[in-house]
Amino acid sequence: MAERTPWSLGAALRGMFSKPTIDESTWEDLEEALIGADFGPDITDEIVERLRGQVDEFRMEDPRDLKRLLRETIEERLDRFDTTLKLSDRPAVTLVVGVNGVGKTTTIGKFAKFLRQHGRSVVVGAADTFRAAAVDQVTTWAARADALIVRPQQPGQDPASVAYQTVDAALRQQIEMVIIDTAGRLQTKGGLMDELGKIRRVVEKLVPVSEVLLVLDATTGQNGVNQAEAFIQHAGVTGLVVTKLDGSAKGGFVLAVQERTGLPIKLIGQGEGIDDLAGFEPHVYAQKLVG
Ligand SMILES: Nc1nc2c(ncn2[C@@H]2O[C@H](COP(=O)(O)OP(=O)(O)OP(=O)(O)O)[C@@H](O)[C@H]2O)c(=O)[nH]1
Repeated sequence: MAERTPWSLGAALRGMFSKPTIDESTWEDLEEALIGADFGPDITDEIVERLRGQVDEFRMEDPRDLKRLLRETIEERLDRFDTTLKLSDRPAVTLVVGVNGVGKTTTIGKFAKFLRQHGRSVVVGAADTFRAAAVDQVTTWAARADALIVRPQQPGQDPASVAYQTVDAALRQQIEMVIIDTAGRLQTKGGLMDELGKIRRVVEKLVPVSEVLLVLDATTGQNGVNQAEAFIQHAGVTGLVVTKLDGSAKGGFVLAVQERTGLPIKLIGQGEGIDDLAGFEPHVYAQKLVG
């Protein structure tokens, strides 16, 4: 897995753990590694301060003990959020939202496959009717995932009506999971949020919406969160999907984004392939991050 985890702190921490004992430079190295990994200044300060306190209190000298403490601290902070997907409704409707290019369509394909592999029937609604190419892309991904697709009946059809038809098809055919693609354009924030609000209202005439997943690109790190602020404030987001971790050295982004938004990470994307999606497990993540 090493080649799949460029976000691991392994390389950044190597110097620090090669020294026989903890000294002042250890703290500088740790701070630099955490900032470099996009934990952000506040979390970095808090972690360094806490670990310093523990090292003093327990008179630790071995950097390997510090590594263990670092892993435990990160895991404990990641664990404060409930990262499980809530998909017990039938059908369980998931709206996928986010700005352009973050990996929404790819995530929908991977998520559909993930659910299919767990034996669930899946229908995808191509409600990003703004771009014809978007409908074709999501259709291709649905086919790869062995999921059904509901496409607009004419170009530019109201996204809410596509969403409605998708949920209606799921009810009639007893399909367990509905995943709805939405447009990511941000030119008119008000318009976008109105559109998402309408999709939700229309779907909820039939069944509740189980999850609203906001997709964020790890390579843009915390800057990307600013772009997504409108979704966080207005779209009723229930969880985050962090994509492109495979191309990112910003493993700390995952903790920073959970704490900054107050929203749990529910899935992580680590590649362009259909199987490159995983549920988010704090213990596993902290282990891979710190080593
Ligand atoms: N390396 C890597 N690339 C990814 C991942 N997820 C998506 N991508 C790539 O990111 C690019 C954009 O992905 P899309 O799924 O089209 O993004 P989108 O948000 O649907 O984009 P729009 O439809 O334009 O809004 C594509 O080249 C994907 O292959 C990932 O986890 N890792």
